[in-house]
Amino acid sequence: MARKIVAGNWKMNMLADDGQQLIQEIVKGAAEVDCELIVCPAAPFLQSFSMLKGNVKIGAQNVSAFDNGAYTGEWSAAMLKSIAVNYAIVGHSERRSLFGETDDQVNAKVHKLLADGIKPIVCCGETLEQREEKLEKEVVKLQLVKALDGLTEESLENIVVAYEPVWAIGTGVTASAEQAQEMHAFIRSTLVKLFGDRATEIPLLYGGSCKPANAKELFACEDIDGGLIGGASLKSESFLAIAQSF
Ligand SMILES: O=C[C@H](O)COP(=O)(O)O
Repeated sequence: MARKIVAGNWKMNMLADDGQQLIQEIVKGAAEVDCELIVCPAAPFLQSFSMLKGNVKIGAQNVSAFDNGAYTGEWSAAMLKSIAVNYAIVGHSERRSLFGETDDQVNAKVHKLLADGIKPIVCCGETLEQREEKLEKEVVKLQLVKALDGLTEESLENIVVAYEPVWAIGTGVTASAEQAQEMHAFIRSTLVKLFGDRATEIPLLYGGSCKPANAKELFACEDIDGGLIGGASLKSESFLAIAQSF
């Protein structure tokens, strides 16, 4: 069985003081929750947060596909490792649509992270147009096959997958529990076909307008192991309430 996780993706929000206060509130509240908590602040705050984190894990929102050298504005998996970052999000739909991140780059990032002992949170999800054309499963399967290409069975325990339908991100429109469960079950079976039974231990997170009001119903679904939370992770009350929804 996969472990339960609630991860907060702060995206490009919070300044130093507000962020410090929020992480401290989350660290304090972590004792009351029965799942792993991950906070993914913007890159400038990773190091200071990683010193404050207590039981909370820290994740980056991105990583370079390269090792080191002349890549202005990038940071490597080794750099994240050197400041004790535990996770990194890769393939988020905002990176794909706004910054042109490709499946090949996502795959390269996954391998770099694993080589440095950092756990990738691999995002997948279809657009509204793709869902309307009933292509959601095909799209998500292709994203996963490409993102996870070349992975060994041993590395599976260090992978997290997040299903984030693009039409539900930041829109207030959540996938219904039935829609989310159907896609999570499909993702689970795809991963098992690719990697065998050990893939059942990969945590599958739902992301897209997840909030305290709908987290319980989503997390009660058989194949939903937690959430990747955007907007509702910017307040400790809502983030911790979601984490208490198992
Ligand atoms: O990474 C998080 C997702 O993009 C979900 O964002 P949201 O909760 O604001 O819809």
